Amino acid sequence: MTHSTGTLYIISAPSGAGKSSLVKALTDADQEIRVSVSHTTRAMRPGEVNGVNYHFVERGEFVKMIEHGDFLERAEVFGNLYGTSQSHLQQTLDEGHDLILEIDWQGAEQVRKLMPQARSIFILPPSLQALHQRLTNRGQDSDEIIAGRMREAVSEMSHYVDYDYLIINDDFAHALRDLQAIFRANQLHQKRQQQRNGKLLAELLG
Ligand SMILES: Nc1ncnc2c1ncn2[C@@H]1O[C@H](COP(=O)(O)OP(=O)(O)OP(=O)(O)O)[C@@H](O)[C@H]1O
Ligand SMILES: Nc1nc2c(ncn2[C@@H]2O[C@H](COP(=O)(O)O)[C@@H](O)[C@H]2O)c(=O)[nH]1
Repeated sequence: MTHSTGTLYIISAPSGAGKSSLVKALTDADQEIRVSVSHTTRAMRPGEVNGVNYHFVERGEFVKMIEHGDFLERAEVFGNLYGTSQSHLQQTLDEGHDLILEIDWQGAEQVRKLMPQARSIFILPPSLQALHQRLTNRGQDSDEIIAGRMREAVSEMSHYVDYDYLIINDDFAHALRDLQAIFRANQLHQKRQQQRNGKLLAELLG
């Protein structure tokens, strides 16, 4: 029997488009799918938990981690540093789990170069107005921070063309079904490959 490794997924979206909500709903329904917990220097929001939403670190600690080569990718987004630590990443994939990186387009470019087999998904809001409404309704950022994120949204969205899949998150249930379909199709493809490899091996061994 040949061993099947999991698939690495990159998911990006402008802030507030709903990627964390969609990823949470996806992983609540399929607990075999794992989500990488990033490091960040941004301040914790009310309700966030260190080690669950992010590893919250001081800038000095983040810089030391860069110097030690701890990050697979990293970027400065909205004036804060964010990065994906290498530790556990390969082990999670080798254990056969699909793994999601919720990262911005700059990080996505770095990961594509290092791991071209990664699949990438971009999530768009139905409109800029809806995006603004979602950031406001979330009630976790000041008006100034929301204005900054809206200023970056159009430039972030222009990168959707570099991704393998595009999902419009208008109706949440519909967008979740689209996301689940991408994962399901890839899991079936992986299983088929594994069966083919197993059959080939059996033929070679007589
Ligand atoms: N389809 C939808 N319709 C209406 N509201 C939505 C929809 N999807 C998500 N939301 C809401 O929009 C807000 C932003 O969603 P979420 O925090 O998941 O965005 P995000 O893309 O992860 O943002 P960030 O990058 O800032 O973390 C949340 O309050 C969420 O409940
Ligand atoms: N390149 C990376 N980008 C990341 C990472 N973790 C999160 N992000 C992106 O930052 C913004 C803002 O996130 P927020 O939680 O402060 O709202 C968002 O676009 C995320 O995708 C990371 O490890 N690397």
